Amino acid sequence: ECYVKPDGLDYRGTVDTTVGGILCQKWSEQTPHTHEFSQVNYPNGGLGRHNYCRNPDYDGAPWCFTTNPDIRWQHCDVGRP
Ligand SMILES: O=S(=O)(Nc1cnn(C2CCNCC2)c1)c1cc(Cl)ccc1F
Repeated sequence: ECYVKPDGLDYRGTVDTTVGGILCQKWSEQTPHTHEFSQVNYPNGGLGRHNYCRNPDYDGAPWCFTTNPDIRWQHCDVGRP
């Protein structure tokens, strides 16, 4: 899955695992990590009731909160052009 805008801001693919091989937490859930990245706070972030990697906060690359309670968030490898 490739993306063209810098840092994958427009990435809307379905990679749901981090570079560390951890499954992503759903953006619509607050466990194991509570967070502020809701569809309401980031209406254009592509955040929904899924756990796909996204880059709603102009980070260096798409990322997600992880399902590992000890690792809050991690970047994803979504393939760069
Ligand atoms: O709930 S959070 O979104 N968690 C959080 C912590 N670090 N991150 C990174 C996500 C990837 N981009 C850099 C920030 C997100 C969060 C955001 C802010 Cl501004 C402050 C505290 C906090 F808890």
